[in-house]
Amino acid sequence: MNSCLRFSTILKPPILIREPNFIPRWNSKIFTLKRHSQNLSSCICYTSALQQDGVEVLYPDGTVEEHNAAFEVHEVASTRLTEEEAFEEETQNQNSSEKRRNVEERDNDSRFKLRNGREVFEEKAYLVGVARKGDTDDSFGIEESLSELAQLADTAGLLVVGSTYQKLAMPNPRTYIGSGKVAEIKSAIHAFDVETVIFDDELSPGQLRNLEKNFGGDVRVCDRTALILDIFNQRAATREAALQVSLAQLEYQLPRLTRMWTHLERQAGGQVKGMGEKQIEVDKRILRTQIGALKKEIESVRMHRKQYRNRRTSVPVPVVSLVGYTNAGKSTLLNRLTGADVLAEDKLFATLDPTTRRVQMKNGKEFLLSDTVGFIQKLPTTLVAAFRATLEEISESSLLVHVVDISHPLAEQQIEAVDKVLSELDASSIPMLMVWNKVDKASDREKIMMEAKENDVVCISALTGEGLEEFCNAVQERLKDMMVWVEALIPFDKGELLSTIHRVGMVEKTEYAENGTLVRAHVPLRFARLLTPMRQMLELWEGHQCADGLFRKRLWGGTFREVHNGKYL
Ligand SMILES: Nc1nc2c(ncn2[C@@H]2O[C@H](COP(=O)(O)OP(=O)(O)OP(=O)(O)O)[C@@H](O)[C@H]2O)c(=O)[nH]1
Ligand SMILES: [Mg+2]
Repeated sequence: MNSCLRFSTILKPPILIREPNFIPRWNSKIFTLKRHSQNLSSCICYTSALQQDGVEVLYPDGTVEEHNAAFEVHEVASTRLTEEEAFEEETQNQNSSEKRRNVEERDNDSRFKLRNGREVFEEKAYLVGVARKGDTDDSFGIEESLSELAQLADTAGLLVVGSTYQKLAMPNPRTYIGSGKVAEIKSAIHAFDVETVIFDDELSPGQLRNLEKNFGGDVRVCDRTALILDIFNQRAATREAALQVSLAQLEYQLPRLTRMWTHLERQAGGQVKGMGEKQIEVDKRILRTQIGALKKEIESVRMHRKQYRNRRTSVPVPVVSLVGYTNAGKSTLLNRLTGADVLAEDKLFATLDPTTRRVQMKNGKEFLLSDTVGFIQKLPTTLVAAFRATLEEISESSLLVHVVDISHPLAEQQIEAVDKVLSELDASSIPMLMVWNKVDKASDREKIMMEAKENDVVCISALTGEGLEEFCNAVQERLKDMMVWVEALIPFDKGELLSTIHRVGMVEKTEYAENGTLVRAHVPLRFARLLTPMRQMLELWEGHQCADGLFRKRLWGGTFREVHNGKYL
C-alpha cells in the first residue's frame, strides 16, 4: 500500500501559491495560515512552496501577502489513505494540476503578441518618473512624459500594468527615487506581478544596480534609453540600421557592464572582488573591440551613402527632407505624395531607414522627398551619434519640412524637441518649411488655420489629402528662394539640359538664337555650377567688341547696351 497523506478538509475558495513553474503535487498538505494568532483564512499550500522564503499567498479578493515569519503555519491533519482513496486523490490532483497548467499556459499564450512581424512575450511593466521641482511649464509634464513612455513600452511589446512618479528637487544619487517610493514600487511589483520596471530618465549604472537589488528577484530595471534602443533593435530592418543600433547598444552597455559581475562577488561573499573586476576589464576590452569594428563598418556604409548621394546630385533635383517628432505623419505624407509604400502606423519609430522618392507636381516640376527616423524628447545621445550615417541625409538636403502633429496636446513641446535634435545634427541652418499635419483631427481647427496663416505655416492632412497642393507650392516657393538666377545659352545638341532646367528650375523666358536656346531661369545652386560653360558661352555670344573698342552686350529682345570693364555704361 502506498503511504499517502490524507487531508482533513478541502477548503474553499482556493488560494493560489505563486511560485515560478510550480506544479501542484498529490502529496500536498493543508495548512491554516495564522498571523498574530488570528486566523486569516485557511488555504491550500504546498510543502515545497512553504519551505521557501518569500512565498506569496494570493487571496481570492486579489490581495497578496508574502509568506514570512509573521505567519504561523499549522498543518491541519495528515492521515493515511487507502489505495483506492489515494488513486482517487491522485487523479483529482492530476486533473486540477492539469487545469492549473492549462490556465497558466493560456495566460502565457495570450501574452505572446505579434509586434513588427515578430512574436514577443508581453512582459508586465511598471513605469516610474521623476518630476523635477522647478521644471518649466513649457517642458513635457511628468504625466505626459509617462504617457509617452507607456506608448514606447507598448511599441516595444510590453504590457503596462501601472505607473507612478515622485516630485524631487534632486534625484537620489543611489536609487534615483526616494526610499519610500522604492518600497511603494516594491509592493506594486508584488501586487501586479511586474517583470520590468522602466524609469523615464536615464539611470546611472549604480542606480540601476541598487534598484535591482532593492526590488529583488527577477525584476528587470531599465530606463527610457534602453527601451528606445530595444525598439530600434526590434525595428531595424536593414543592415545599416542594424549596425547603427548595435553600436548604440554597445556604447550604452559599456559603462553598465559591472552589473553582470556582481553575482561573482555575492557568491564569494564579497571576498574576491578582484576576480569580478578582472573579468569586467576583459569584457570591456571585448566590447571596445566590437565597438571599433562596428564603427569601421558604419563608416564604409556612410561612404557608400555619400557616393550614392553624389550620384544623385548629378541629377540636380533638389532634396527635401521630412523631419519631425515620431508619429507626426511623415511617412503618411511621403506615401500620399509619391505612392511609396513606407510603413506608416500609430506606433513610435515606425521608420528607421531613409526612403527617398520623386514628387511630380501638376506643373511638371519635381523634387525628391526623403523620409527618415523621427525624433523624441530625451532622445539618447548614443543613438543620435550612432545614426549619423542615416541622419546625414537630413543635414545634406536643400530644404527641411518640419511635420508637426498639430492635433497633439504637446505639439509645441514636440517642436522644441525636434529643434533641439536638429541643432545637435548641425542642421539648424538649413531652410525650413513648417507644416501642421492632422488638421482633420484638430479640435480648434479655425484657430489653427488663422495662426498658420500668420506664421507662414502650411496646414495639411496627410491622411485625407487636404492642403497637399498648397504644400507642394510652398515647397516650390521655398526652393525658388534658394535658387540662383542664371542666363545661359544652351546649344541645340544639349537638349536634355534644357528639359532639366524646366524640371528643376523656374524658367522665366526662353528664346531661340542661331546657335542654341537662350534661357533665363532660377535654378538650384548645384545645377547653376553645371551650367557655367553655357553661361560663359552666352557672355561670349552676347558681348562683342565694336570698332570703337567698347564691348556691347546684347540684351533680351535684341537691343545692345555698352559695357566697359564688365559694367554697363
Ligand atoms: N487623423 C490623421 N492621422 C494621420 C495623419 N497623418 C498620419 N496620421 C496617422 O498617424 C500615425 C503615424 O503616422 P506615420 O506616417 O507612421 O508617422 P511618422 O511621422 O512616419 O512616424 P515615425 O516613423 O514613427 O517617425 C498613423 O496611424 C497615421 O495613419 C493625418 O493627417 N490625420
Ligand atoms: Mg515614419
